[in-house]
Amino acid sequence: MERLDYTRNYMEDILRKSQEDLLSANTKIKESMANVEYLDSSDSFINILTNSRFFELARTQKESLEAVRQKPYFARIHFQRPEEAEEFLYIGKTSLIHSETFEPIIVDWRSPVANVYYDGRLGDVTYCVRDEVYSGHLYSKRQYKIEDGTLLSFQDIDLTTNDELLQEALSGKADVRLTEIVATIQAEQNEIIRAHLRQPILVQGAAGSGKTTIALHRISYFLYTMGEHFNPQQLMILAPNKLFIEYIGEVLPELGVDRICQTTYAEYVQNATGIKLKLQDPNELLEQIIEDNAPLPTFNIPKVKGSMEYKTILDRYIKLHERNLASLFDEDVFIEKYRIMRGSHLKKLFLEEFAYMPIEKRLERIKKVVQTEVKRKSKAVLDSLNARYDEMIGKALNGFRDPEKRKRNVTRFIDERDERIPKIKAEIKSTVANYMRRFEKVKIKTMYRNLLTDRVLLRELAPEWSFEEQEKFIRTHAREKWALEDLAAIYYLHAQIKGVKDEWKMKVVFIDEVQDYSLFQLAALKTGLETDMFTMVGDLAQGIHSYRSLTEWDSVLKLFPRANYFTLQKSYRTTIEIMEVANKVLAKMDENLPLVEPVVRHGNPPTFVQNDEFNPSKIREIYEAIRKNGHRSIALICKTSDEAAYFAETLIEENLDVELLTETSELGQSKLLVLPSHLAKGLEFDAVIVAAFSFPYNDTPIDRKLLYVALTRAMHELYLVGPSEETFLLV
Ligand SMILES: Nc1ncnc2c1ncn2[C@@H]1O[C@H](COP(=O)(O)OP(=O)(O)OP(=O)(O)O)[C@@H](O)[C@H]1O
Repeated sequence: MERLDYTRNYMEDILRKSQEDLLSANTKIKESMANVEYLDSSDSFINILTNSRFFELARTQKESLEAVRQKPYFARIHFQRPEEAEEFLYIGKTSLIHSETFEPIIVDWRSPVANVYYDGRLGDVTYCVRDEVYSGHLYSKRQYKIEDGTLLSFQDIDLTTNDELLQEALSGKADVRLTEIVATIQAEQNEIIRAHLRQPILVQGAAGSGKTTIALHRISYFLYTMGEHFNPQQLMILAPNKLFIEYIGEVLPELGVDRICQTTYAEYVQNATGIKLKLQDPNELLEQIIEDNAPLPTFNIPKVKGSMEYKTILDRYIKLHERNLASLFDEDVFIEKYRIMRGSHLKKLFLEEFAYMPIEKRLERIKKVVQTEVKRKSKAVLDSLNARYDEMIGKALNGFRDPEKRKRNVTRFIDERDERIPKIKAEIKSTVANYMRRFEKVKIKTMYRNLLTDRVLLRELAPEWSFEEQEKFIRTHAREKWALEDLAAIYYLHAQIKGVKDEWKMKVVFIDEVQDYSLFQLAALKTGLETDMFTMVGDLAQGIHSYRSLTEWDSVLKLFPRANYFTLQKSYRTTIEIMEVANKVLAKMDENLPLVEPVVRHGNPPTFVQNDEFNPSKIREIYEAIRKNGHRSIALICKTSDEAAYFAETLIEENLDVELLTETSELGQSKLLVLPSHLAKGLEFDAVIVAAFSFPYNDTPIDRKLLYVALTRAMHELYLVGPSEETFLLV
């Protein structure tokens, strides 16, 4: 308690001081502003800059301290570095150093030494600072429970004690959004958060193992460690949909991170290419597949368009375009009859020296080369012509006795010169433009549309496809239907032909639910961004879009040869009882994934409620019972959007406070949320009711996954409502 008081008092002092600093910086800025108007002095301008920087710094420090003033730290380590005195380090969400003694009052959880707290062991330990290994001895780890500035309890932990703080965190109620977990990060999660930052990582993690949470903590850790080299705007999180972005929205600021680009693949591609497309809802296709319940065709277009074979076809297309452009270099660059550059030289630049650049960037560079050469050589041309005319005029002046003849000749040369030189000068001005005009810029959308609609072109580019396959491919795009799987192709063509603009050239990418991506989507992104710094987390067991997306990780690891691969088997979300049911479904899947181990936490066994048809008053009864147990975030998850819409409508008639969730909904807590399983992916709720009537879950790959997703959304309570247990693949 003493330590807490000491820390809090010091923080209050600092906060008071920074408030004063802020006020004074603000006053100074105002004064300088006033001076600028009167004096226009650069001194005032510099004053503004200095003060506003100071203002920014003071404000950031103030904000981060204010955010933690009620809970400055959550743990303490008793630590000793070799040849140094033992010390107690208090770990919190921000760091605070005594301004006079330089004593670390709070150590940031992301700092190198804090790693020993998460790493699991007591005794001799090591930690890394910028790739250098340091050692020390860890005597003890202590966790604190502090609320509203008061110390409630503390506990020393080692490997054998049960992590009470974790237990408590897990038994808490689901806020409708994700929260930070800095106090209870587990060793296997810590390893991923702090895994080599300059290398890609791929995580196969069970449902509820903390993949999303870890990805977000890794961003925070990344910016803390590499912030000097990276602007947060160069980081991008790719999420499956808008609802998910809203769901994770508040964690990043809590973790001290903001201004980072959070988007979906579709939105990113459209922004980065400037091509707006009316996209078919990708879930429509999923729903159709679920409803049809028929096996997928072998030449399945979404899968084809997500494959690396499709990339090969596009590569041929780009090569064809490149060849067509290259043939235009057959002409040389002339000014009048003077050859300035050989086309063959430019062609070599285009096809070889500049081959590492996107095609239109190469042309821009070549234009510059031609410009420089025209500038240089045109002067020589004019100088030599002028000299020749001077010589000819001189000769004419001296060469003829007859004054008439002399006059005629001199005039002829002068006239010729006066006509020819300005013409050449005019030509010089337009030489570059005239030469470059032949290289027309392409419209990527048009170019790609040609591939989708032009049979002759397709036969040339995809000779390995049978006639029927080619026809099917062309038929799919009838009536300008753009699909999600066209985006990778468009982005890839854009990247290879025009190049991605700097503002969209993210340096670091975090992808959640990566199993829903196709290999080509990832490959296109990697090519366009020219980086492999990807953090990818996903779960094959939840791959409900596998008709068009990844079904294994080997190909991803081949695409990212430098990647470190991790697996997470423990689930922190669900109780043992709920996980048992979900594991039954997992065991039926073809992927051969190991069963999920729940962290030891018990709850009520899931309840099966037999109803022959959807009975809204039964749902009300269950809903009210759940609320009585103190749970607030409650979802009714269905297999399809149609059924969700029907249930929601029926429940509204029953006067139940219901919200039918769509991609653009805002997450509220006070209503019963009704949503289809594919939209629930990534989210979690205190309690879940899975209901299925018109659309029972069949024993097919896709249905097993949809059901597994639905079951694993529940933290504490699970109800299954339907005609029989078979509806939920439980017998
Ligand atoms: N170390 C931890 N301490 C406390 N809570 C944790 C920890 N790890 C995970 N959790 C909690 O477990 C839940 C699941 O985490 P998260 O949603 O990140 O998992 P996920 O692997 O992305 O799940 P899914 O694949 O099902 O979407 C969250 O409520 C998260 O706060």
